[in-house]
Amino acid sequence: MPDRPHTPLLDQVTRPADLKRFSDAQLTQLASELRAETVSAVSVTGGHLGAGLGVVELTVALHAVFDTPRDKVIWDVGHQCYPHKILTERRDRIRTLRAKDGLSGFTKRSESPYDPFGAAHSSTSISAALGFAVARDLGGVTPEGLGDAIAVIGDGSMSAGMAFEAMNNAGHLKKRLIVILNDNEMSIAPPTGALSTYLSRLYTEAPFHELKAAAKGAVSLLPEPFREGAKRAKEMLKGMAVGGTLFEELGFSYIGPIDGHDLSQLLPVLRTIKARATGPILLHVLTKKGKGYAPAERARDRGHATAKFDVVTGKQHKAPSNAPSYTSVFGKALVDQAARDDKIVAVTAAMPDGTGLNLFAERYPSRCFDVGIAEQHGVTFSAALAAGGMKPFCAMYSTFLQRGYDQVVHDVAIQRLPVRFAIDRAGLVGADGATHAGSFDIAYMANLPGMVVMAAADEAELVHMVATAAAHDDGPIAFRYPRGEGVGVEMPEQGEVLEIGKGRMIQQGARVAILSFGTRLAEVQKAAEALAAKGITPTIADARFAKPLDRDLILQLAHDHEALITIEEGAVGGFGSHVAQLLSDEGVFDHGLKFRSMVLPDTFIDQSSPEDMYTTAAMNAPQIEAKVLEVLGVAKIGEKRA
Ligand SMILES: Cc1ncc(C[n+]2csc(CCOP(=O)(O)OP(=O)(O)O)c2C)c(N)n1
Ligand SMILES: CC(=O)[C@@H](O)[C@H](O)COP(=O)(O)O
Ligand SMILES: [Mg+2]
Repeated sequence: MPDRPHTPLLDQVTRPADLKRFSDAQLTQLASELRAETVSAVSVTGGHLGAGLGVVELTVALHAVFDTPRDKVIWDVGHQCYPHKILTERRDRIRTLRAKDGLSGFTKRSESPYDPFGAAHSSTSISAALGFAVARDLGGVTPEGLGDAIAVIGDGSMSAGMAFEAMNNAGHLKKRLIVILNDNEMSIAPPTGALSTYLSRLYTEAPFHELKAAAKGAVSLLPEPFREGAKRAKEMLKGMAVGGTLFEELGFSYIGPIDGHDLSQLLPVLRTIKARATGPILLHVLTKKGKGYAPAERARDRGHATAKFDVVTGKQHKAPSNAPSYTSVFGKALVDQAARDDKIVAVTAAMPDGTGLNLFAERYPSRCFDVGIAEQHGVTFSAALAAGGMKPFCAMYSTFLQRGYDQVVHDVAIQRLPVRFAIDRAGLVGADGATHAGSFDIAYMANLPGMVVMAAADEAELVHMVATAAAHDDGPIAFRYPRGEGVGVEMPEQGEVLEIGKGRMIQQGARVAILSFGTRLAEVQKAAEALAAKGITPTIADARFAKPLDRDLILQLAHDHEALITIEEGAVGGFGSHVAQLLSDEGVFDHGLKFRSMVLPDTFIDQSSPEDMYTTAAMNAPQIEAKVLEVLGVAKIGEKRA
């Protein structure tokens, strides 16, 4: 008899309810199909691969056991949620991940009721799950109902203070709440810190636990089959650390560690938790980042993030680069400064590669500190390093520095401590979308008394700004630069110390001046070429500093032109607002200056290519050109003036 064609189980799944029909053996089969589908999808979209592969079985088990979307599964960070998206009515769009108008690479409330809480920054899931649990118990109403609240948080994300603030609160409130600690012994880089060591100890010591009285507490939580079969129960329990864990001291029942790739462990344990849990429970699962896809398992970052790739070879399709990335320029420039000054130290919050500090760490391991996902601590730690006579470079993405803002104000700025903030991923970042946009740092740094704020217009300028920051001991200083490659300018042999608060002229023109802060300068120059063809030659200047402003330069530009336009890759309240304040204070508007400030619009811009996002933001060359024509009252060819 010919074999009946095999219909993949995944093809029979549109929503999690479909999983309820499957036997445990079929769920194992489904997991393997889900893994293959995840790899296939990411091979065409690029994105976060390793974390999702590590939670394939957990995703299947959670959706098979719990009743989402009534039960709220909250994925911390959300970068591991692609398998979850495939099972929750989004498989048909999974190959649009991270693209314009496509699925988000993270969980997003507006995208699906199966994403009860949006994320992308880490360590929020336990607070969110606790909020749902309390809302449930107080009679809160949502369209899908309110059932169990389940936070799935990685070992890296667990290191953040916020996770422990939530654990502390949850242990006190004693609500039924499930926290799943997904321990793969990886952050983006290998995790650092004492908590990571503690977690490793929990499971390296666990096999030595005997099935004794200590196991009693957990037995009531164990699945029936285990209680029935003494042998299996013993096997299960001897791998569990019961009693005395940090989590239990915080008021949680601790179960684990269990093998997060073994559905014969995950399913019964989750079923029992669902049937019997009363208060807060922490289930510790051990997984492997990149599991089941050899190129990811082999990669240094376990396939954390990838470009599009060939599934068979694992080879990534990366566009050749024409210029070094800003990140690597920063990393090298800092190493260069550090060679001349042994007081220079560097701090990263779990992003050594992303910030370029990996170069620094290789060269000066004892002067580089990866504090884990702990931006608040990283900033205050830097402040005290400065107070102790060191020269700290606190290198963080603009979006993540938001976490440490009170520390920037309270610990750094008020005390006028010379922390050097290297703010990477400034401006719109592309596929990671609105959660990762570095839109606010100009505003939130430049409004602080005593803070110097610079933006690099190109990669050579960045080298000068690193040198300037290294030399600046008189209070805090920040410099920002975008994700991606520089513009390909000639690089200086070494950085020059810039005069604080002085900009530079790029081109002398007439009628209109464009004052750029940051890397829009290249677009301004393109716009100027197009304007030249129309007989308009704008003056162009690079402000370099949003704080202190170059008053002389700005007042001169205002005096010499009928119109002044500022442009920056930041939200309202930043550079342009400071310039407007100066012009207003100086009475310049009273004399009829036409002023425009080009800033990011007052919306959160969804993922796309950075270029497209800047088109949405109306900040590319054609829009700059249009702004010049508008302010000068010149209609574009083919357009009638209103
Ligand atoms: C506040 C914050 N800082 C930094 C990051 C960048 N980041 C994204 S995922 C990640 C690692 C998370 O590790 P873990 O929670 O263990 O998840 P895994 O990737 O290992 O599954 C980091 C540092 C972030 N998203 N949010
Ligand atoms: C998930 C997360 O927060 C980071 O991994 C983020 O995707 C950063 O990406 P880049 O480092 O490529 O900018
Ligand atoms: Mg991890």
